[in-house]
Amino acid sequence: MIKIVCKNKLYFFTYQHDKQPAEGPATVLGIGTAVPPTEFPQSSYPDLFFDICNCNEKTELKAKFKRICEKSGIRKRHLFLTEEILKANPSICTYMEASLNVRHDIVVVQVPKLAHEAAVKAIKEWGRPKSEITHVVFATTSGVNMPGADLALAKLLGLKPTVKRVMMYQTGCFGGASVLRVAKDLAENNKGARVLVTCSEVTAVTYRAPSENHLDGLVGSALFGDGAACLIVGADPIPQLERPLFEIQSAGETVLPESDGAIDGHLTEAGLIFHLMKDVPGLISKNIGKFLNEARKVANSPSWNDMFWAVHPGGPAILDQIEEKLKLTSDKLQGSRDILSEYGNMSSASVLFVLDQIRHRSKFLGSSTTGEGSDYGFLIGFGPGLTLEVLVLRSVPTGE
Ligand SMILES: CC(=O)CC(=O)SCCNC(=O)CCNC(=O)[C@H](O)C(C)(C)COP(=O)(O)OP(=O)(O)OC[C@H]1O[C@@H](n2cnc3c(N)ncnc32)[C@H](O)[C@@H]1OP(=O)(O)O
Repeated sequence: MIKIVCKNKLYFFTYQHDKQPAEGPATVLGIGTAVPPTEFPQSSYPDLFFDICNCNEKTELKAKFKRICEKSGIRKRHLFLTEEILKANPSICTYMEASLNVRHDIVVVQVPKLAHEAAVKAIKEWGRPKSEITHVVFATTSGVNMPGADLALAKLLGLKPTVKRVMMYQTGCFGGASVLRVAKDLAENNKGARVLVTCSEVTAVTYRAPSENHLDGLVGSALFGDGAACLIVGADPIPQLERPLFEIQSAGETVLPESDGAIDGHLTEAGLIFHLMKDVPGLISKNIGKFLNEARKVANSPSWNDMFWAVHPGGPAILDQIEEKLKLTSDKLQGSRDILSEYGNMSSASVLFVLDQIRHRSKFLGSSTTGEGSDYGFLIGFGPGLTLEVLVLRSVPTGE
């Protein structure tokens, strides 16, 4: 019983103390992903985008956008904003027009809805009743609301009202790693906890008509896509009933030096305005090695190429420069390139899609572990700050 004195009144309530810590590390027990049904091939996207935004007279800008799309490493993306929806909401397609209400009406519904689709798949793979979910950790940069997307998801799934929720808004792309860091702490400090980890992004809040005044916005328009990923995380898996896919060995975060303003976003009446400096790939590749060097010590410092790599596919130049800087063999970032190619940059959800892809690739390749044959690997998110968030993961044997 806890006794609180507040404004000279006495309030009593019972408080259930958290249980003992778990014995082992947090593990990933299921993964599910979802994207909106409408596909947008990258090759025809420039025509569609400039058409719908009534910008066809901007021929130079369109040619530049085509060049960016061609170099994006993306084959297709999935977007909720179809031609029909955009035509019905022209303020979204008009550069800097007040449109936050319209955008929010979309994302407040669609973000938890997409998350729900992914969560159902993750729970199915986990194989346990959803009543065993004790916590929800949810990240999105697609809108804000009260109560949040975490509660909307809990209600769609029919989770217990006592489920403990953490909602992380506006983390940007590094949210995909942050949710796992928080889930690890929850799972390891609360014996028996089963955490539903979710990232869901719908680009209706960042969609921006082309403008010569916002060239980094043009890069975003070529790269960003919609998607949701959910994981079930828990420690001490129940033998025969739960099958771990990865162990989460450690989690850390840092802000890169001299990176102020490299990636930032401002929520305005015209939606969320992103800024991307051209030097983002350079800043990441220049600084990443030092931090990863420290992180890999928990795994007795294997060589870079003896590890598996789930890197947020922010753009092809970032992947190319990390690969070059750390002298990674070309297969190491294949999972990231596959996800970039098939879905674009889905912000926080991307790196979780990459982890899913790595375990599928491992099966496809007949690898001995879920980490493409490696025992240890990194999951790397980055975003506004410029913040770098890194997890060291341990794979499990596949039985191959
Ligand atoms: C949301 C989050 O929190 C986290 C995130 O993921 S944020 C997104 C992070 N991603 C990035 O920053 C993108 C990284 N960049 C890339 O991957 C590549 O540079 C790219 C796909 C954009 C272009 O490919 P490339 O091989 O570098 O081609 P390059 O010829 O240099 O650039 C193509 C055009 O884009 C322009 N461009 C590239 N980056 C730009 C930027 N940040 N701002 C404005 N213009 C840019 C170039 O000036 C060039 O224009 P011209 O063709 O007119 O000369």
